[in-house]
Amino acid sequence: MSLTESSQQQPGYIPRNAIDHINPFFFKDQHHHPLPHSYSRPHSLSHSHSHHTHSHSLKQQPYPDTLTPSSLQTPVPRRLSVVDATTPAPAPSAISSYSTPPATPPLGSVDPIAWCTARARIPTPDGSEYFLHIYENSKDKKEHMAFVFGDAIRSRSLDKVHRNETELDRVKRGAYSGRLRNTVAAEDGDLAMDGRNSVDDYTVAGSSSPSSLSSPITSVPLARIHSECFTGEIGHSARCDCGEQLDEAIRLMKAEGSGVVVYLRQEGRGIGLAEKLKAYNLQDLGYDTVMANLLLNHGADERTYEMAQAILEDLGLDQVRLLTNNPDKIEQVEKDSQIKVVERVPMVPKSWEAIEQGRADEFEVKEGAVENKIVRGKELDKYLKVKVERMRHLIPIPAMAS
Ligand SMILES: Nc1nc2c(ncn2[C@@H]2O[C@H](COP(=O)(O)OP(=O)(O)OP(=O)(O)O)[C@@H](O)[C@H]2O)c(=O)[nH]1
Repeated sequence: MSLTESSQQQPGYIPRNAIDHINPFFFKDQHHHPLPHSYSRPHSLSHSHSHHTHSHSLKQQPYPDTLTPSSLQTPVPRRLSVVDATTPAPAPSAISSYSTPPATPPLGSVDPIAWCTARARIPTPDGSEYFLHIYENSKDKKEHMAFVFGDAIRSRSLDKVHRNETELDRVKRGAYSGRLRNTVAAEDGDLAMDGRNSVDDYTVAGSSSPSSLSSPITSVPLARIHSECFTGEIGHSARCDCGEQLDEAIRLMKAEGSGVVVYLRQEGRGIGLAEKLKAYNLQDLGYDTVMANLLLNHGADERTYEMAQAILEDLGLDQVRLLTNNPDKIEQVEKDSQIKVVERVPMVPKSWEAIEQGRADEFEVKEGAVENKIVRGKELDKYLKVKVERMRHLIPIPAMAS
């Protein structure tokens, strides 16, 4: 049985990008919905799975009053960023190798590639360290990232030697293995920037065989594909456990001495921070996370994972142990790719884990408080329950939280 099969038939499950199933303003088939008989739905209002017709048709057609529950606001038109059927699909990229940084990124490529532009060591307070990798890509202008733990996992595109670059150029990009030594002359403050004083301490990618810089990957590494959440990671929000999850993934990878967090800039399940804040206002009115997205004319989850595929491929990982509760993420990462999720490693919310283990009373984080990114509270419980009940997330709901 696949890792995701067990959750397919869950009652109340909402498919990703679902709009038809819940949103009272979109009807796939009028015979199955309570449309008033007097209202003959114009073709332009009918919903198609392709999402192609919304942006224009909705602007032109006012909603009949009978379709608008008095408690809801008039929905805004679907964002124009949604692909329009009249726009020709971009031609496939001519670039065949992801390890060749193109001079001008072919934005909009259907099969995106990603290449690492810089990497640097990030020491952490407990004395461990990881290498942060910054990626550019052929699909968007966002800086997606990878936190890489251990020396065995290397970026092929980073290690590739660029034409006319010097050893120092490669050191600046982070295309070395080992550790850089401080070569600044202490007495006069001059930078010894030619690298000659420090060749004993690192090896620069200088051959056409960058894999020679890394030790072989001996076991299937942990991977976390994490979507940006400003509020949960930076803003101390107790509405979600995103910060806690990021910390836990990093903790586990430090403990194993190996792993990758692919950090995707798809805030708010892909709808962006401003739209997520609007969704929070709707949640404060009582709508759940899925319904709030739908009422803003977004999909329940607008994230995509081709960028994660491209980054994992660049890092030479075709097998991972994925830290997730989300079966959709597993399906999307494996889809049309060589990448295989050989194991799903659950991410049990700390507060729910404490309840399950009978430690809830010892769990000293105050209601709604965040401490070391451990979150607890009614708002979090509600958010997590919706993920389980409507988005197929594979975590048991503890009795106390139900
Ligand atoms: N639209 C919306 N996005 C949210 C909300 N809460 C968190 N997010 C975003 O959801 C993303 C994290 O997704 P989650 O559903 O928590 O987790 P997941 O990545 O699908 O699944 P796991 O791998 O199990 O963590 C981040 O981009 C957050 O910004 C919310 O209430 N509304």
